Amino acid sequence: MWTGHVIPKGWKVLCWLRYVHTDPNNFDDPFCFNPDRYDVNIFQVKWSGFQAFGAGARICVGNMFARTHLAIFLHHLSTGYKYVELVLFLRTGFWLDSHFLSFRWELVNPNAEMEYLSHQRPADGVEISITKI
Ligand code: HEM
Repeated sequence: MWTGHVIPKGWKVLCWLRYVHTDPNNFDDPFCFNPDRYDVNIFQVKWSGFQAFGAGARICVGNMFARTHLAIFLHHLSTGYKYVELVLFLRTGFWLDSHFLSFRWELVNPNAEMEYLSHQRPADGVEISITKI
């Protein structure tokens, strides 16, 4: 028995994580694309309301690794982009010449439709355009 529902012996119970992330009990405007909603420093989101990496003893072991990589990626995407130009001089060998360039990016479709299966995301795949500053 769980919250009034009888669960027959032997049945398997699966948690529908997408619903956890669109539950109005967890978020004020759950169908709005707002990644900041998961920032505990801003919205004090309940841990149970964020299950992208699962929870408990079997929580994703790579979750901090993945978050760190995403944070680094987003930092470089939003503040600049470094590329390494490989210059080949046939007679004298290879030179590695690195430059820092700044780019600006913006959403191609800021009002894109949202998809909700299997996860909440803009339907256009978050298409962005990048222009050199
Ligand atoms: C955005 C990236 C990622 C997402 C959304 C994600 C999500 C998940 C989820 C939902 C689970 C199941 C947790 C549960 O059963 O409660 C899981 C398990 C797992 N993840 Fe990830 N993951 C990500 C990246 C990674 C990375 C980068 C690694 C390794 C470097 C990794 C390694 C694992 C492993 C080994 C498990 C199984 C843990 C266990 O069963 O004890 N994941 N992940």
